[in-house]
Amino acid sequence: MASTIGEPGKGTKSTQSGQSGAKKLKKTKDGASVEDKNETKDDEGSITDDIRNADFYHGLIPKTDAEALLKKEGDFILRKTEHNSGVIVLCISVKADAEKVKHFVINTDASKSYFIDAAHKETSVSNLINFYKATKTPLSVASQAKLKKAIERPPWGINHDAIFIIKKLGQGAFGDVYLAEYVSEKGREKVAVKTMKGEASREARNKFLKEARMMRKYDHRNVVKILGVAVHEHPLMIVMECCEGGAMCSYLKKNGKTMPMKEKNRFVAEAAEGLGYLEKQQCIHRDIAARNCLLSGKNNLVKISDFGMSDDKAILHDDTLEKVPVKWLAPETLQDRIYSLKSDVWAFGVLVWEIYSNGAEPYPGLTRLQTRAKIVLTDYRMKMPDDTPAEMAKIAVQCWDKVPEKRPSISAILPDLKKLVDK
Ligand SMILES: Nc1ncnc2c1ncn2[C@@H]1O[C@H](COP(=O)(O)OP(=O)(O)OP(=O)(O)O)[C@@H](O)[C@H]1O
Repeated sequence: MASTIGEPGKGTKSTQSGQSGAKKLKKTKDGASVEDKNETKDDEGSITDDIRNADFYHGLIPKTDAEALLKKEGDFILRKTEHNSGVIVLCISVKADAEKVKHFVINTDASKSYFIDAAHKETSVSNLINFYKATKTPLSVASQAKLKKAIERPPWGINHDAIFIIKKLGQGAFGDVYLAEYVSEKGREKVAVKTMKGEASREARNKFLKEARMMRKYDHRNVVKILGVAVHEHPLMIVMECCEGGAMCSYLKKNGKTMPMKEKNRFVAEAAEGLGYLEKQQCIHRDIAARNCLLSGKNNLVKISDFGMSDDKAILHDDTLEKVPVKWLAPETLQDRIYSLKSDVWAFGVLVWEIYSNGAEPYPGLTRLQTRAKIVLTDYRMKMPDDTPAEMAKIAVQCWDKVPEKRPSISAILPDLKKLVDK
């Protein structure tokens, strides 16, 4: 019997897929490397070069991304996934009919034969796929799924070989972030690479790659652009445009006191341009803050980054007890964990405060718990620094209206912000 994901075939062993022996990430001059020593789940093995280099082999892309690629009946890809047992296995995802995508584990036995249904075994994974494609044999009787067209990796599928690490830039929630060189048909370019540690759970992996999925939808000069993901081996990578100026909050801490007011106004306006664009796309960012605005180019163009928490639902109720950035949260989020475009508007108000406070921590002197209590119970609001332009202070206060619907949209305040910059 063929085994689909979630129902392993009895008495068989699934193919454990792995890296090639060759190290794909070069150690750099200064010794930086993202080589993963904690790879417990993958082994050296069954991914032979014919498969690794095959256009239809998509590595560890999540089910959601796989399903989005399979449009017509018979479209299929080969990918890696985590089996119920926690082992990484190879599987074929195929559009079985107009509605459903089915996922079939490729099993192997002691004599290194590969099979989906024990009735037909082949000596390699590519032979197995060729057999099903050429003979149009269904992968299982129940699904009647047939392999017709192999779907190539999308343009955002990047090979690890094309990434050359230069140095560490920072620390992300899932792993380190590096400056790297990305070599593609277009030439060489400096990029930032967010990595994920190899021992991560399926849930963490999906979360990590969800950020990439969200970022792929956006294209705006004030939003950090994604170039692609590298998911063939560990560490998983999100490759994005590099903002050499680093995080805005660090820049403000260092230069805020001597920065011309005009530049601070520009930071506000550019962040609003990016956020206004996201608002139009119905994207709730959920983590707007100076630490998540990066600076790019010699003019320090502001770009919104870190889509790790973002979502494109109109209103989101999130009950998870994850670390939340309390000092940037709106009252309705603190109280009822409700996120919306309007809770981003609140956070934008806090960002405006950060900009004119030279990157200081919001609600100075208050703990997270005290901040929460003061906002929710006493409607406490921060005072803007004295030298904040009056129009900016007014906008920040509007963003902190207790009632989400009464807060302005970013698009509504954008013209006023731009006028201030042009003054
Ligand atoms: N595109 C980029 N260009 C330059 N530096 C970057 C880029 N992306 C991230 N960094 C650097 O890496 C750091 C960590 O990135 P980021 O905050 O996006 O990671 P994260 O996984 O979302 O972590 P957290 O959720 O804890 O903020 C940033 O503060 C910044 O210094």
